[in-house]
Amino acid sequence: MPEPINTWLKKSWERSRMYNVDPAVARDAILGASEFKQYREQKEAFLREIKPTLERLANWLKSSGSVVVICDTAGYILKSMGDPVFLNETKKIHVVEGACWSEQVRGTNSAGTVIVEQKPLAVVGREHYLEENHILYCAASPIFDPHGRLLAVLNVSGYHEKYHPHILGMVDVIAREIEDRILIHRSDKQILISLYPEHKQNQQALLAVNHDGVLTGTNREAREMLQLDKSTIGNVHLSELISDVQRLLQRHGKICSNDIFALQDKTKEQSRWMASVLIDMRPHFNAPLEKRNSKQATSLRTPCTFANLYGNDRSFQTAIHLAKKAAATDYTILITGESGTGKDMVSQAIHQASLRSGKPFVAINCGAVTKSLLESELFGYEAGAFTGAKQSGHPGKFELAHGGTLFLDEIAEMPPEMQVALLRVLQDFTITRVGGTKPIRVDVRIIAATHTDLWKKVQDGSFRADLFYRLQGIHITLPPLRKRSDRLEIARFLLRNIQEELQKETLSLSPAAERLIENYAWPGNIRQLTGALREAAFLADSSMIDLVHFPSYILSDYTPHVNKHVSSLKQLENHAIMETLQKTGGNISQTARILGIGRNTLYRKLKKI
Ligand SMILES: Nc1ncnc2c1ncn2[C@@H]1O[C@H](COP(=O)(O)OP(=O)(O)OP(=O)(O)O)[C@@H](O)[C@H]1O
Repeated sequence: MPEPINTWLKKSWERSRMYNVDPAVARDAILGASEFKQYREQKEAFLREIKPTLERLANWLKSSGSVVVICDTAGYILKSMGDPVFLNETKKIHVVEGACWSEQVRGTNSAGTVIVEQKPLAVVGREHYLEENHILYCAASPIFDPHGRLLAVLNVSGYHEKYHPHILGMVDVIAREIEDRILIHRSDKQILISLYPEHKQNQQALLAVNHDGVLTGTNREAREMLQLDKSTIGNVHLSELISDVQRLLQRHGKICSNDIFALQDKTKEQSRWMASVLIDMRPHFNAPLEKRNSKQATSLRTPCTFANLYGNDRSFQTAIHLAKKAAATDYTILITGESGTGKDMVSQAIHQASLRSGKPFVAINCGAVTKSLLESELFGYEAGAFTGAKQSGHPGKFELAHGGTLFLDEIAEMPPEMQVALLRVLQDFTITRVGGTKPIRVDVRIIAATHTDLWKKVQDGSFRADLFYRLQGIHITLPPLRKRSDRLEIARFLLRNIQEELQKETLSLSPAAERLIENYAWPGNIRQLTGALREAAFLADSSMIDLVHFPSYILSDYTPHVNKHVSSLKQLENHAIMETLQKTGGNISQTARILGIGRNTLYRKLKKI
């Protein structure tokens, strides 16, 4: 066997020996069909996010003797697509979904070794530790989430004689594109900033920042360029990295701004960045802030009232009727509803309509902070309570909300110890700061919200029953968008706001776009609809928004209703068009090519669907 030359390769071979992998006999590690089905279900959301890119890539590889493979961080193949002949021939060496390709199981191979090395690399022919893998080349790149944590490995494989170093470059570029896409999709309510060094425009950092100005996600370039590590994300204000960010964070009034700002790097005196706002998804009622400070956050919020909430659907109106009645009381309120159904907005509207409206509205996401941080965030801390605590101590959200309302979002995520502490506060409305002894009385109305079935959590023992009963003084349930009868009206209402944001003429929806809005499942509810309409409005050249302007991940998930019994020729044609559009991940040129029609004809036909 040849001695590996690269350092990482050498180390990987050493590890393979250490794991007692036998080069001549492969270990058998494949999940059974039902086990794999269950296993993959947990990764479904991620696979949906990357589906359009994977399908597009697989289409290119289809007749090239190569395949694209996605492995998770344990090395299991979650998805393999591409040349069917290659896939069939390599079944015997476990290039199949559910097989484990970790180094512990199969020795040196690109997916397993990327999991350890966390960098793009290719393993070609005899560089593989297992002899049966010598027929292969594998080029793989890590896919990191916006926090810089490994999410999965993207791998392209084929027969080793077909390998060319370009393939690794291509895999790396696609993995980074997937990461950017994930960053954009997961940055709801954030402002997305693009940043590049003054004299080097071929590198583009992307930063997601929340309305407080705190960094919530980055792409790989940003982490490399700004030398950020995982712990900084979620804990650093943009102004700690770059000077004069206020200009950048001020509201631009439209989703994309062409303004480019020259900003100074705070850590390196000589470096200057060129920055621009790529997308501003901050809710329209939140003002950007210079510093992360809940006091300011409270005072600068432009309040959301019941007038901002659109709803003509019976069950939504029932919920709002209850919310208005609840506003007049001081009862604790529990709001449930899927993500994006308006829980945050309703809680603000309740506060505004209550006698507490002149006082602070303070929100905290119980699932977004660690257990130890949640305690000091809620109850505050005294000077010197822990390493890194401020000299002067710090008031918690309860104190900051004194006289007003405290919104506990994602309450189901609250750790058990904190549930006990919260229950205690709800009994006597007295808190003690971390590291302190003095009890402080607080006058706060609590509104809690969750997207999960809290009662189920009580039944499975992960949420305290006594706290559950305390919280649901009044229980408001918001319906999911797919069950609302006013979907089209909401879309038109949202479009009017988007029109203003984009400074466009009156925007309208084509009949096909209207049918999409009516029939698509909208798992992300009003938030997802808003995002999709923004993207569509942005892409539409005229004032008419059509099906093709919607994001491809929605089109590839959408099946327009076809009557299976009385299919007219037209219905069959529509079905074929939508099915092909799904298969190509919403790619118009490819769809037209497959159907054998021109792009313009396809556009024309899509308008009539
Ligand atoms: N009734 C409504 N009328 C107009 N816009 C709405 C309505 N409900 C929600 N929205 C829009 O949907 C977005 C999501 O709403 P909100 O943040 O209140 O949802 P949520 O249920 O709190 O979501 P999550 O559980 O993910 O935090 C808002 O930014 C707002 O633009």
